[in-house]
Amino acid sequence: MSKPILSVNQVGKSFKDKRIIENISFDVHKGEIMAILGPNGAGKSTTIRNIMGIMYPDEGSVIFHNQAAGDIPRHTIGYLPEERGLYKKAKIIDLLLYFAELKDYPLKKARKRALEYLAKFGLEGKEKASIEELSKGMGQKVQFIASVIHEPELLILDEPFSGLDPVSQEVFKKEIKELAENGTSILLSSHQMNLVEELCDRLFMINKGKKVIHGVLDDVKKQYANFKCTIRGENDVKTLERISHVQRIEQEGEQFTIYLDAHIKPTSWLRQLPDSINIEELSLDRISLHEIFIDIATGKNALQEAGVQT
Ligand SMILES: Nc1ncnc2c1ncn2[C@@H]1O[C@H](COP(=O)(O)OP(=O)(O)OP(=O)(O)O)[C@@H](O)[C@H]1O
Repeated sequence: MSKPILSVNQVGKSFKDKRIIENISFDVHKGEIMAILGPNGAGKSTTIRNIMGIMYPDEGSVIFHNQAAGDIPRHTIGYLPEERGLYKKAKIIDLLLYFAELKDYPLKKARKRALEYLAKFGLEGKEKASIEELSKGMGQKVQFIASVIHEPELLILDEPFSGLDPVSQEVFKKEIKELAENGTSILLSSHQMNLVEELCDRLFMINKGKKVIHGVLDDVKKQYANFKCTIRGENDVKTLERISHVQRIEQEGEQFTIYLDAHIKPTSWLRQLPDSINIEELSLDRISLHEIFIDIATGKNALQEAGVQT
């Protein structure tokens, strides 16, 4: 893999006596989408704020190319913060040009890009409208444009999908994908696991300020548990528990979701199901990132139970 654009090395941060993040390390490479995930209060925004130099780590370092955080050239980074806020009375185009100017980006090019982006995001002809005339989702689109107007090398998006309707989420998803394909490195924090799953190349999952999972999306899914089998029918859970290569079972009435051990082939597993099992319906699915996330966030931590190295 190429040399990383961004390296976060063993970063730690406390507020007063409270440890918020601890020993956080990951890289972001050119043109990749790296997701930073975790439940509310896990420390995602704190990690991002340490990268952005909004606050400084107590331990560890943030290196952009070969430069330390204090010297990071801000005009090569785009940032969509979690707290949205644009000056409500300003005209959209003036705001976007102002952001471009802050980043020393040529204004003529910025105007062209701003109009192209507004059209792409369904805001054609709105350039002279003020922010207060826009809906929340439209305002978010303008803020997204503000974060990319200057063609940043690294784009940091903190919860870009929150508050967006499904159509707008798709528009953002497509744009984020295109940016990465054109070489922009993206660090994405989001709770929308389905979107993260479709978008990210690698992920870093954090819980209570510490790393829980880090790696390539497919590897993470393979490591965690490949498949789950859902069986509907009148069964005694004890009978199901006796089947080999069962990591755990969740029951909801007559529906049993059986999580298979990592590395077990689903065809081999199905073949050894006892005849005594009552099956009205059966489905086999790959475990989703959403389920991995919920397990970790609710402290079930089947990763450790399964003895998986993270
Ligand atoms: N300035 C601050 N002073 C004290 N505590 C803080 C400060 N900023 C964040 N925290 C605490 O740090 C922890 C992590 O917060 P952070 O905003 O990084 O979480 P997050 O993973 O981004 O959560 P969310 O998904 O809810 O946005 C929380 O317990 C929060 O209360």
